[in-house]
Amino acid sequence: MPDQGDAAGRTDGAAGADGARPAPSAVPAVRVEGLWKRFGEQVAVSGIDLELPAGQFIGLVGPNGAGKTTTLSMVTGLLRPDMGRVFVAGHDVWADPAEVKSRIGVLPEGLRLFERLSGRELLGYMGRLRGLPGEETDKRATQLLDVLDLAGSQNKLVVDYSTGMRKKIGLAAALLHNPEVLFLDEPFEGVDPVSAQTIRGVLERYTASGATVVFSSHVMELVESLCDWVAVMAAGRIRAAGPLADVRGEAPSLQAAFLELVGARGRDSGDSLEWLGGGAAAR
Ligand SMILES: Nc1ncnc2c1ncn2[C@@H]1O[C@H](COP(=O)(O)OP(=O)(O)OP(=O)(O)O)[C@@H](O)[C@H]1O
Repeated sequence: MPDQGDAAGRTDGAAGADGARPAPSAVPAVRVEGLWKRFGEQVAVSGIDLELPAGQFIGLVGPNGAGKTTTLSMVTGLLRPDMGRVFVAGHDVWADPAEVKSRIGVLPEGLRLFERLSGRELLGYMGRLRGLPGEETDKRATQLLDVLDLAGSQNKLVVDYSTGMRKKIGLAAALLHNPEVLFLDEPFEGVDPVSAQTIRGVLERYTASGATVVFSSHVMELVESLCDWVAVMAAGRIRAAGPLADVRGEAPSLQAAFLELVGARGRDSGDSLEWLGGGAAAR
């Protein structure tokens, strides 16, 4: 299949003079066709098709082992699919990886960082890797460190950062080149509420400029409060995908709709944990 066109048409920079959100691009941020991944006997991703619209805050949700990380890894060029194709902003990820990688930012699960660099040095290094002029990198790094409340720790080695600080410096590194699409695997895991609020503010500002955020999470309340668009995965398949209100349907909350979709409603331990209770008599 030919490339689907050029960049996702994001007006680089902020919203228009009237403050309105830029019109989303007609080219989807992500298009996945017949994507498969198997690890030995385990089918992790079972031939999924998915189209994620540009300019939206998109949540990818699913129970443990649903295939979210595997899918995001294949979409971002970190893991080769067994079958299927992925397009990001109209470009084939596996046929044209350099083009795609210049347009995306990724905060992967189990983020590996250059531990012996300070936060500031890490951003300087990422800026050079991304081909940004030194002055521009410095300017952006200063602003990101400031907004993410890392300015006071910018000269500390990354190895000495806490979990939440690592997420934040990883996010800064993923945003430095102002990507069109940002992929975040569990960005709020291990992050305190104050830092979560900070990250949230940065991401909201970023999507308001027409960019796309795709993030995976288990925290339904968070997805419900942040996302315009949701895809629900279970057992390697997409169970539902669409605008948040459509996926929620008649259910009172996204959590309720999710439990219904993944078939987990009312699951309890039955008689199997009869010994559990903390009472001395049961010991
Ligand atoms: N490298 C691997 N080798 C073997 N099996 C794998 C590997 N990576 C993932 N799997 C399996 O593939 C399935 C999907 O895993 P994946 O990590 O994509 O799920 P997930 O939805 O991200 O789960 P979680 O929410 O728990 O992080 C699981 O059954 C997992 O055990």
